[in-house]
Amino acid sequence: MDEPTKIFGTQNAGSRDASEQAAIDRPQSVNLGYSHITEVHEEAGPSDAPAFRTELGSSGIVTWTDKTLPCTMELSVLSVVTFLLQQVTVSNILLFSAVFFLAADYIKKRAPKNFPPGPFSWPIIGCLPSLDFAEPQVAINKLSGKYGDIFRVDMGSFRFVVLSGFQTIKEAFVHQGDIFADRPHIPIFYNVSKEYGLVNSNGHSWKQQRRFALSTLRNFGMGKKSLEQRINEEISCLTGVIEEQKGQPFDPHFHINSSVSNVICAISFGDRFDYQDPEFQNLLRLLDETVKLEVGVSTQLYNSFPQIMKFFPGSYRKVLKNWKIIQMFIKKIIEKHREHWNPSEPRDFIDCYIAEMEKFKGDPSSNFDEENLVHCAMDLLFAGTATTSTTLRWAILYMAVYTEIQEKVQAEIDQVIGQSRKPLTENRKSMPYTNAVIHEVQRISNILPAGVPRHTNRDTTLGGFHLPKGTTVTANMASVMHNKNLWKTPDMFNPEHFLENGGFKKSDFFLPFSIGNRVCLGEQMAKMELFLYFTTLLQRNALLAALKMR
Ligand code: HEM
Repeated sequence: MDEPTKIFGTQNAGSRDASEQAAIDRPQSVNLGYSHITEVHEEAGPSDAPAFRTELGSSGIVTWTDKTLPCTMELSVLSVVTFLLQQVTVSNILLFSAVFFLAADYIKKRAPKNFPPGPFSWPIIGCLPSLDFAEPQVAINKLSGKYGDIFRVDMGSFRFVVLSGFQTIKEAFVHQGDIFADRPHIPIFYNVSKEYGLVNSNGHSWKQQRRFALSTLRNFGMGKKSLEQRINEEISCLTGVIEEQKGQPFDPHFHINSSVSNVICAISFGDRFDYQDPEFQNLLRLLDETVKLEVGVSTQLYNSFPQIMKFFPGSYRKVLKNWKIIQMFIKKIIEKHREHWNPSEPRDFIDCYIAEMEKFKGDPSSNFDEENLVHCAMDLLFAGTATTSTTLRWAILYMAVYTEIQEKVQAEIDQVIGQSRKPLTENRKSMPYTNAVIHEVQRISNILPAGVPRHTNRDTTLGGFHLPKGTTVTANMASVMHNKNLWKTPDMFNPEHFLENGGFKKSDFFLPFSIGNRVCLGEQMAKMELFLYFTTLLQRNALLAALKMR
């Protein structure tokens, strides 16, 4: 026999007895292309079926290859390993690595059965070529039009499912709220916070931190008169700075940021900062820069390929560096608190947290520790600054553009509050038009269009699709807040969306703070701030002149 056409399988030669072994004649060696296989003979196998007897070099290993059996590991692994060792060249290593990575990527990305559909996913890069980073919202809406209310997107190694439409988002975040309650480990955020704090924590730790933060913020006035007073003091500082501009045009961005940030700083750190304080200004600048860079291409690439990107430069590194500086700033404040801590006179959130740490010292079920304190304070500062101040800047812009709406707000302010006193939260009930305008600003500006991502903590079914445990999910809020079936003029600024018969009309489809058990923790505080800042800014004619709105 010259060259066997195929080797089908092997059996161990050990099953032959001595007489059978002796009877085997030794025909010539066969070249299979594997130089290490020195001898291959066709003869009767251990079960008398036609078989090949194979000797692997001088290793003494003999295998029987039955023509009808599938290959066993013994022959194939040894053959392949020996073959590879003999073929080691740079090009082969590269080829092997490429095949290995493609195969690993394919296996990792294989969608489970009945997983939501999505755009074509290329090996390694996923759907990146079909995503429009310049206009992500437009891209998401297009994909939703094509694939429906539940579809998946692969960004490199990072896969997420996008939920659109009120019913789908409500089903996930409210009816299945416990299953969709966790946060995913998005590389950039995980690198900074792990699972510490309020925004990125999960499970028992998140419940403990959230419950404590809510009750402490309430004790310090959230939703009460005392917070209103604090906000009004801060607004006075802002209006003072604006008046100093003496009607000249100026950029209100950092003044508004400083003022809004001081409200949460006063509650968390017990003190406000002077607008000229260089450390405070640097902190705000870092927060601002971080928000911008976090949605940039470099950070998105880092989120998609963290293991590769960590070897490359890019602005994602600035994000990580900025967070380290912000963390140091907060750690310094906590150290100072410890020096003057008096358990009988808690001054702020940090003092209360230290008291909680002391109370639960040694309790293994407690998550009140130093690391969580730093991240809770950081989350409050970040979430309580960027969101409210961005919304206020949108409000000023809309008032500058829609002067007839601005005039109607001012007429209502004149009628309900007048010019001689400060606005109060309770005035909101009697100011339906102003309230509608603020809601409309939030609806149309939709400052967190994808909310904050969630993560399934169990296998579940949504809209007929299977979402296994560990699926990252984001809500397409524009699909609700800009939906043409839910709003009369979805893409136009129109306060009438929130008005009916001259009164304020609530809408279930107004979701800037999201819904479900992870809904914004500072919603009440944000609503109070928005109303007080907005009405004060529009009440003061001098300010309006300075803001060039009239
Ligand atoms: C206009 C202002 C604000 C908007 C539009 C806003 C919006 C949001 C949204 C959409 C979420 C994600 C909820 C989810 O995962 O479903 C969130 C979470 C959060 N917000 Fe706000 N927010 C605002 C103001 C504030 C303020 C003033 C604070 C500070 C007290 C705050 C603290 C938080 C915290 C701590 C979380 C994380 C909650 C958790 O994961 O359990 N927010 N916010």
